[in-house]
Formats: sequence, C-alpha cells, structure tokens
Amino acid sequence: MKRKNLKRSGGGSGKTGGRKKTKGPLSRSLQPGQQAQLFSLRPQPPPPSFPPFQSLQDSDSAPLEPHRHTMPAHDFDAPDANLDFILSQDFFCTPDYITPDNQNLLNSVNFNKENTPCPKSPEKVKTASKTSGRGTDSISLNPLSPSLSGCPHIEELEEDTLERDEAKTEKTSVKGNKKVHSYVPQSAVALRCRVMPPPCIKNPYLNEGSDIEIDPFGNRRSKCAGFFPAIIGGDGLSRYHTDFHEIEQIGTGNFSRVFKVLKRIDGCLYAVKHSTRQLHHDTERRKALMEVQALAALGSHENITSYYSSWFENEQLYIQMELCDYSLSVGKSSQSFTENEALKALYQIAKALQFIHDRGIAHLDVKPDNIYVKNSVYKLGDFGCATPLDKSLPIEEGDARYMPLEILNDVYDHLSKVDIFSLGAAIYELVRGSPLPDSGPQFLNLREGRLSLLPGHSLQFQNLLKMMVDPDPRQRPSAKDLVQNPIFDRVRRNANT
Ligand SMILES: Nc1ncnc2c1ncn2[C@@H]1O[C@H](COP(=O)(O)OP(=O)(O)OP(=O)(O)O)[C@@H](O)[C@H]1O
Ligand SMILES: [Mg+2]
Repeated sequence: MKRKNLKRSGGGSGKTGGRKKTKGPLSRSLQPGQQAQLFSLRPQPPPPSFPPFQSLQDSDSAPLEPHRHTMPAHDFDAPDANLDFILSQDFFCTPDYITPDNQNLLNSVNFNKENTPCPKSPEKVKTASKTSGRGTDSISLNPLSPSLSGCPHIEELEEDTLERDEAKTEKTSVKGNKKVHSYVPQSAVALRCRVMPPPCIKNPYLNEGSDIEIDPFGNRRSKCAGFFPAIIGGDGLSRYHTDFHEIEQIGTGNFSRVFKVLKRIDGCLYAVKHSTRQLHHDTERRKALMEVQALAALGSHENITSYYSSWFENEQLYIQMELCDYSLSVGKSSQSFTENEALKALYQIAKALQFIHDRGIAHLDVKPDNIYVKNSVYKLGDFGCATPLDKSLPIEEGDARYMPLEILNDVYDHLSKVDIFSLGAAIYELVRGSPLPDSGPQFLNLREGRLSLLPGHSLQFQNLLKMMVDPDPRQRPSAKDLVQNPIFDRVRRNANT
C-alpha cells in the first residue's frame, strides 16, 4: 500500500467527480444566444501542421528538443487536411482572451439589439456619499452580477463617483458635470471578462524576490476570471484539442493520465499529462499546480523532464512536457540492470538531485516509475510531491516503498537526504530485478540499512548503496557528494567521449 496514495487521496477527496460543473464567468454573464454567438467564433480544431522546416529541424539534435513527428499525413485527425494552407497564428492559437482588437468578434455582435434600453430602467439613485460607493439599487456595476444575465441596465452616475470604479467608467459617458444616460451592452461585459486575464500567482518554489509586481489587481480580477479559471472545456473550447493532436495514451498514474501528442503548430511530439478527476475547488487546483510551479521554478536540466506549459481545462490541470521513451517501471522485469547501467542511472539522477537541492527543492518521490529514459539519458520526472527544503509548504511524501524511516515517522528535518535514500532504494530494486515490498521484514531491513548481497556486483557499488540507505539521514551522502564519488569516473569518461 502506498502511503503516498493515502496522503494524496486525503487531499483529493474533493477531487471526486460527480459534482455539477461550475460555469465560467463568460457563461454566467451572457444570455444563451450571445454565448453561442461568441463561441461560434472559435475555429474548429485545425489540422496538424506540417512544418516547412522539418528537414532543417531534424538536423538539429539539441538534447532537450522534443521529438520530431514522422507520421504520414493520413494519420491525422483532419480527413481533408489541406497541406497548402497558410499557418496562421490566429488560426492556431488558443484565444484565451478575446481582445477588443478582434474586429470580427466586435462586428459579429449585434450592438443595436444589445443597446436597446430596457423598458424599465432602475430608479435613479443619488449617491449618498463618496465613501459609500454606490446606492443600493446601483447593482449592475459588477460584471458578474447575476442581474447582468437579464436585460441591460441603465445607470445614472455622478462624475466623481465614476472615477472610483473602473468598471463604471467604462460603462458610462460623462460630459462635464452633466448626468447622462448610458447603456451597458452585455457584449462589453462579456468581453471584459474575456479580456481580463486571471491574476498572477506567486511561485512558492522561487526564493528570490521578483521585480515584477505580483498582480496588483488580483482581488478585483479574481471576481471575474477566478484564480484558476476552468472556463475552457465543454462547448468545444478545448485548448488541448485545438493545440494538440492526441496520438495515444502512454501512461497512467494514480491521479493522472499521460498522452503522447503532436503539437499542431510546431509539429513536434510532447507528453501531456492531465488529472483524471476534476479539480472543483481552488485549493485542489493550487495543490495540483505545485507540480508545475516546481518544474517551472527549477528551469531546465538535461536529467529532468522538461516542462513546457500548463493550463486548466474542464477543471483539470494539463501539463505539457518533454516526451520520453519510457520510464524504468516499464519492462522492469525483463530488463536486467547491469552495474554499469545502474551506475549511469545513479550518476545522472544524482546530478538531477544536486540541481534541484541546490535550488532548495526536494523531490520526495524518487522511484523507478519516475525515472524516465530518453535517447539513453535518464531523467527525473513527476514532481507531484516536490516541496521546498525549508518546509515552507505542506509536505506530501511519495511512495512508501522508497521512503526512509524518518519520513514514515513524520520527521522532516533532512528532506534532501530523503531523496538520497529513495534513489538508493530505487537503484537497489532495479539491480535486484524484483519489486521492493511495502511492508514486512524486508521492508524493515532496508530501513535499517541491511541490504542483502547483490551477487556479481562490486563491493564498492554495494557499499555506496548501503551508505545511501543509512538509517541516519546525516550519514547519507549529499547529492553533490554522490556526483563527485570516484565510482563514477568511468561513467564520466564515457559521457565525455
Ligand atoms: N514525459 C513523459 N514521457 C513519457 N511517459 C511519461 C511522461 N510522463 C509520464 N509518463 C508515463 O505516465 C506514467 C504516469 O505519469 P506520472 O508518474 O507523472 O503520473 P502520476 O499521476 O503523478 O503518477 P504517480 O503518482 O502514480 O507516480 C508514468 O509512469 C510514465 O509511464
Ligand atoms: Mg509517477
């Protein structure tokens, strides 16, 4: 039984599906007819692109470049794919925010109809005081006010009152001190919700202060777009399907499915992972986001699966990543891990750990399943449990089979050394060729630093593994110590040739 699963499912209890899907701000503020009108502007998923520079790209063999596709045209999901079409950014890109510059959109809105004043306008309300803001009847200023889903409102406002509220300013016209009637086109409200991006969020994995002011309008914007808008999805507004052609499912995790996809605009292959359950609440979404925040904060390293992009869609988190060939769990039984291969994997993942530990992050879920191979290079992936070493975020440890005793006893003082234990256990498992138990005497032996002999393997190698799983975390080598260990001299030499 995986402790991780228990822990994760604790946080994921709210992930259980079956709840009525909440509608996004756009649909809340539009009449049904208008919604259809706006949605109809979105193009259908285009056919995959065929980059004219494919041959040029193929000659470029940068290690972190995604795979190139080699699929024939007839494999794609557009039956009448016209290879002569011109790649258009407008056509391909996901219109996350429809801007007012989009004349097609504006032209398509029937302004005459929308600007027709309501037969019964609200009574004129004299603003009582500047501090009170607005009269009780002046309720149509919030673009998400439920009243906006009804008919348009007419407002009369004092000029100075208008200056205090940007929304009001946009909805009224004032000449001098004269009060004038103005109408609130619902299309404008809808556009405002679409134009206004969701707020920025601070990445908890980045220590240094940022020069960028983090979302000065966060509170106000979140009324419109929500912190993690789930408005895409349903009604054909799928960024996933617009931007990617799904080829096949390549993996299933406890909480996610992973697909091999072709990105339409660049013609390259990627892995896209998405949560299997809908994340209804911001807290769930924040938690899921930690994985991408950690990846984004870390930046690129040759031994870490590259992260490209992420987004919410249909209340699920999508993560676009570098596509790897396989993870070490695949074919584990048939694959015999020689000492040389084990040393290579150990060295490369130790380099990944050194990189992330230097950046103040612990992985906390190092195991064969989360070690990927691409072009014979080992890469650490699945940062779903990554956490700052300073324990500034709640800790969610990974698979119990690879966790040291201190973590199972909820002692979190040496988080970087947890990764060292897990890596030692993972390599030991790969060399032994049989899965580690999740309980029983063998489980305890490993946590007490007692490894059974590995016939045919050097003493130096076995001693190194023994040090890595030392019951005392302080006795385990750091990732840096590991990388510098002379046992890897041969691996280093091979890497340089
Ligand atoms: N970048 C990738 N390239 C190729 N395959 C991948 C990639 N990412 C994930 N996979 C496959 O998908 C499986 C599940 O992915 P991942 O471990 O990230 O999901 P998860 O839900 O976090 O899983 P768990 O919590 O069970 O470890 C992996 O074991 C692997 O087989
Ligand atoms: Mg995993």
